[in-house]
Amino acid sequence: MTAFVPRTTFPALTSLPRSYYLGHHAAGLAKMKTMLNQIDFVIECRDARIPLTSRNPMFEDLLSGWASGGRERIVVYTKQDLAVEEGRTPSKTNKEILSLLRDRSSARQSLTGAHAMVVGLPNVGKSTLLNALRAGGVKKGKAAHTGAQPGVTRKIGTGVKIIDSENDASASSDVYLLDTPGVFIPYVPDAEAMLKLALSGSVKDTVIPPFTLADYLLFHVNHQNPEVYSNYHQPTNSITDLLSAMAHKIGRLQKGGEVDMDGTAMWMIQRWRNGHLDRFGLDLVNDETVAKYERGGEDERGSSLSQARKAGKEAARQRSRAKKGGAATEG
Ligand SMILES: Nc1nc2c(ncn2[C@@H]2O[C@H](COP(=O)(O)OP(=O)(O)OP(=O)(O)O)[C@@H](O)[C@H]2O)c(=O)[nH]1
Repeated sequence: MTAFVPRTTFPALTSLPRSYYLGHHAAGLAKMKTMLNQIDFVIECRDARIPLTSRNPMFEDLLSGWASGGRERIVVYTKQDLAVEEGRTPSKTNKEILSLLRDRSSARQSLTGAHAMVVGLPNVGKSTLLNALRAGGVKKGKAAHTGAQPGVTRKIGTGVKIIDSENDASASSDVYLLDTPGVFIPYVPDAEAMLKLALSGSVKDTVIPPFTLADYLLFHVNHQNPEVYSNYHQPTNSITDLLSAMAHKIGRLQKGGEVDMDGTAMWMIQRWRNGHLDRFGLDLVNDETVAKYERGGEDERGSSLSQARKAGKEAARQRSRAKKGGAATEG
């Protein structure tokens, strides 16, 4: 038997959508901008499975020049448990975040307490982090809704207390944390980056065909360990063959016995998202890729900014059309 050889490249998908920038993303970002002067700490969440791709150039723009005079930007990599252990981007633990906030805010001595804001892509885990910091800091239950699809938090709420100086001997200032809606990258120049973002859950699952996403997942799984799907099929580069085998095994068949390809593809994707189909990241992180990413950052920021402006104008046009009697649609 010849040894299995995984595909070395994934086919270029020129017709793939490159954006998922919605009205509430633009509105959320605009509101964050107006609030920044009252904010002392920004906790920027990135996804540990895509530490490079989940960096949003819009936050670079939002925060440029902001972090001075004691203000601090803290980058946190979420979903660590779903990323492969070796090569994982180191991140602060919740305990370390709380301790940093406690120390820095106590040093500031503000009478009204310190104010932090959590930002990041849709579905990256902002509300989950807020709940965890609140549980760790003031031992209180959930304050923010979380969910498996992007867009659960649509508006900036009011701050929740995560450090209470009255009940915390090592804190001399209260700290409040503000949840914000996830903001997508207005324009993703690289089609493969769009696949990574969609696979990680930042894009609604209706935007990119699940079959394409499952194929991209298979491409990665085959580089990690094709044995993880040995219950269904021998190592293969054919997503059609693998999904057919899975569908027969789990009973995802339509009337007449035809395979429900999209349903099975979604099932496979969810298994990976829940950590049941191996745990690994999608970004190759080394000195070279980091340097390349930094070099590309400026271009990406430029195209995202112009795309965001276009989206802003279009949203304004839709609002004015709606006012004149037409119906506005989002998306
Ligand atoms: N395995 C794992 N799942 C997580 C982690 N953090 C968040 N999640 C899950 O990811 C999904 C999204 O989490 P949320 O906290 O709602 O994400 P969000 O960034 O607030 O999402 P938006 O409201 O879209 O902006 C939920 O299903 C969470 O349970 C984590 O560290 N590990």
